[in-house]
Amino acid sequence: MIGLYTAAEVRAAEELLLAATPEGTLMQRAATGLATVCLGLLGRVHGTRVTVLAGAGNNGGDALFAGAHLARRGARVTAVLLDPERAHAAGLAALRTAGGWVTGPDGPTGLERADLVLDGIVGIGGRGGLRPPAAAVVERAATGPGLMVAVDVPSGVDADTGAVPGAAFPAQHTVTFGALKTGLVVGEGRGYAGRVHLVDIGLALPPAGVHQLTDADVAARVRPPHPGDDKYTQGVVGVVAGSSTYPGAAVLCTGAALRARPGLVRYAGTAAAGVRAAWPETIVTDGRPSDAGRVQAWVVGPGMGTDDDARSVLAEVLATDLPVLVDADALTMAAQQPDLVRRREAPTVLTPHDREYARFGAEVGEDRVGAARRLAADLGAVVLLKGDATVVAAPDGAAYVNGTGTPWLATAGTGDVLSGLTGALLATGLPAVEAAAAGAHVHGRAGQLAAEEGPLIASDLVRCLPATLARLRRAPADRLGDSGV
Ligand SMILES: NC(=O)C1=CN([C@@H]2O[C@H](COP(=O)(O)OP(=O)(O)OC[C@H]3O[C@@H](n4cnc5c(N)ncnc54)[C@H](OP(=O)(O)O)[C@@H]3O)[C@@H](O)[C@H]2O)[C@@H](O)CC1
Ligand SMILES: Nc1ncnc2c1ncn2[C@@H]1O[C@H](COP(=O)(O)OP(=O)(O)O)[C@@H](O)[C@H]1O
Ligand SMILES: [K+]
Repeated sequence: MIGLYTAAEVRAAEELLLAATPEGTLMQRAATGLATVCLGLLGRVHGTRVTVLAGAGNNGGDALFAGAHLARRGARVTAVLLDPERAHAAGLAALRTAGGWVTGPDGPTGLERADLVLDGIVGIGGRGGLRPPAAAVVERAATGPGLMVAVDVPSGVDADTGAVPGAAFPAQHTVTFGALKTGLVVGEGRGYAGRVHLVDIGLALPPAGVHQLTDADVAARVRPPHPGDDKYTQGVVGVVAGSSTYPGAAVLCTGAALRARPGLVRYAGTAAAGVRAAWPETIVTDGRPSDAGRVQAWVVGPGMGTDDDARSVLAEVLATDLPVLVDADALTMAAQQPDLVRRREAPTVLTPHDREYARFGAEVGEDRVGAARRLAADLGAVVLLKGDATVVAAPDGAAYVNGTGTPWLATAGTGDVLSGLTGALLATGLPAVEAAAAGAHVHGRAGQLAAEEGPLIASDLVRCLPATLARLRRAPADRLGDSGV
């Protein structure tokens, strides 16, 4: 698992190390790592043009020292100081000694001809939206030809939450120091960070409160059957979804459960005929969940409607002592009766997108991990908050940010696939928060695989699930998520 950290956690770890190392050591490690990544990105260095945007803090210091490294290798480096009086003195001296030029935002910045732009305006010390002079220079950099490389955090992105309250540096690469900051992989920040490179500066970090799963983590949780398994021991999933008028959600959800875990899937609901026709492997009833037979976990909600019958079916499922995944229409109904969820003792997983989340009484806002944690704590349930980087949070605050996926997943029915898939993982006995995080990861990978063949539809995801799981099991242990990390 990859740990994701806040600025305060990084600073605390830095303080310990700063006290134990000669002055400037950490910044030298950071700047050397940064320059090494830049050298790799540039390929040929001699004669290339580099513009360093330097703010007045240590982030600017990192960028100036890295600029000095590049200048010593023959790059033509111009440092643009946003606050010349307060620029990092040692970094500036190093840059000058290495032959770099120095100017202000209104001087000859070289941005219009740069091969590479280093953003050292502000790092984990940033507060609020970028101030106007910084925003203006970022805008000019973005319209120029240079490769955009952010130092530690793209300026204007909140390192903790990924919030972008104003202008921000749209990086193609972010070179971050000591630990991955959560804001680089979640919310709007994810879109500004580009590919993330982690430079080890020797920090001893505490256990992280937020994680990202790797392929290997997920493969370890989604095990193939053992020789002693039978169809019941792999986990039996119950699906309550769809309706006679709208069987599609039921077919997708049931198909995903089947393809994720070929043990046994039971279906209960008024789309029984459609499900039977699409998936003859399913044991189907058009009666109530209690007529379906024993299951180890329920998925309830996609396309089931919100009428009185649906309400009573939801209440019946939530009254069981089994893990339940609540999605779509069932979320709408649960938001009106949250105590149905609160009073459960068995695990519950809620899978809202932003509009469904808002039905529980508050908007998601810019801090997606915080939002998922708040609802999870309020309801005593695992919350899987869907988005381009899906967030999963448990009532105790444990959280995951998903690193896989593709915008091609923004198409009708993919959520139904996610709920069937995740319900199947829940039925295998995985802790609910891990089932949810693993479900989001597999769903994203299936989307990526399906998208290789062009625009995907939700049925393609179902079709791709077996190959996705097979690929995950083959993945090398250190293959990371696709947030570029
Ligand atoms: N500690 C270490 O050993 C190591 C730290 N390292 C590096 O230090 C970085 C943290 O450095 P830091 O603490 O100096 O803060 P930093 O990110 O430079 O920001 C402060 C400056 O930004 C300004 N500013 C703030 N908000 C702004 C806004 N919205 N818009 C515009 N400007 C804004 C603020 O202005 P002020 O409020 O002072 O007027 C001040 O000038 C960290 O990210 C990493 O790169 C590495 O070298 C590893 C070792
Ligand atoms: N821009 C995006 N990038 C990546 N994944 C996305 C994006 N938009 C949506 N998704 C994913 O697609 C799925 C959509 O689910 P949902 O909104 O419930 O759709 P539906 O109700 O049509 O099934 C979620 O898993 C979500 O994380
Ligand atoms: K920066």
